[in-house]
Amino acid sequence: MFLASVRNYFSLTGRRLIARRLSSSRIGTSFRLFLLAVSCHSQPLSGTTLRVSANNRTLIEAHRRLMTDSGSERGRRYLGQEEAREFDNSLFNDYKFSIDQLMEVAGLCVAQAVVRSYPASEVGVASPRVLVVCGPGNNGGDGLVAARHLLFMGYDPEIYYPKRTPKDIYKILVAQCEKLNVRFLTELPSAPDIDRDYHVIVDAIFGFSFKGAVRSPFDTVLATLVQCSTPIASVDVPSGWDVENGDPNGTGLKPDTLVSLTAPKTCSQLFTGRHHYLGLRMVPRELASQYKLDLPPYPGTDQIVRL
Ligand SMILES: NC(=O)C1=CN([C@@H]2O[C@H](COP(=O)(O)OP(=O)(O)OC[C@H]3O[C@@H](n4cnc5c(N)ncnc54)[C@H](OP(=O)(O)O)[C@@H]3O)[C@@H](O)[C@H]2O)[C@H](O)CC1
Ligand SMILES: [K+]
Repeated sequence: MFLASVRNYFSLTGRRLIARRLSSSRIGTSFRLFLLAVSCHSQPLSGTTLRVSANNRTLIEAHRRLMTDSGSERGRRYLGQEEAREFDNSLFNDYKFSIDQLMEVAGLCVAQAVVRSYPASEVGVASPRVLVVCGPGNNGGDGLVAARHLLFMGYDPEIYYPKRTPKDIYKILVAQCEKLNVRFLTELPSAPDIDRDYHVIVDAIFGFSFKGAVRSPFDTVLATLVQCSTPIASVDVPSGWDVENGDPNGTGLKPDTLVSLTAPKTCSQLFTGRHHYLGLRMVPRELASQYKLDLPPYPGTDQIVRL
């Protein structure tokens, strides 16, 4: 009876409206997942997924299947972990972009998104203070570039980069920041100190290559950051989230802003923060159609577009 009325409701109003209503409603995540799953399937999901009383795991599994089956919500296509890697490789190998080029634009997009989400006029200070937390891979590299651009945009970035990968590309980005007097912290401040001293946190810890349980030293880093009330802007993937299944255990970061790069990753469908942008618009048209990406147009010369 209940399910029949839910399905009738969906057929009457359409998915787009439902998705908008779901994202703005105050219902719990699991119920939202359930409604989303039912709304996107014309055929009933099998077994227990149709029971409102089903537990979170079942709902998340239903949602995962849904996304694997259709790969899309609202007509946009999302990249899973393996696809994101292949896509990346294609940009390097087929289109001959270098990592420096892509990372420079990625970091610029992140800086622009931070300034757009947290303008100095709203923060209430001339130079908002930004804590940029960098991981050991390219997501961390995006963070180093973003810190540099934020400085030139009038913000006051500081960097915490606890595990430095000894590759030239990262060494050069660090040297540039040091030369520009961007401070590198030797320790991550406590959550109350972060909340007191910073206006925004940039989460550049893990991107689309994150896998498994979080290892040291990032387990303690994430444990501190989840306690902060300072808004978090995540680069590409919220750290601690599985690239496809999101944050089923609720231990990952809960960003206020997400900057998806090239194309949104599957988990971004579960993002519930206020600002979602797409950046890195240098995706060749042929590659986009090869991956059946239905990417939104970027306004004018902007590097980011709000999703
Ligand atoms: N084309 C693009 O879209 C571009 C995206 N960019 C950015 O690059 C990242 C992906 O970068 P990648 O270097 O492949 O990977 P990550 O930065 O996500 O992470 C790799 C490191 O993370 C460590 N890792 C992985 N899982 C764990 C874990 N469970 N616990 C602790 N550490 C983990 C991993 O460590 P290993 O010990 O396994 O080596 C790696 O060191 C993408 O998301 C974008 O942000 C490019 O900037 C531009 C092109
Ligand atoms: K991240």
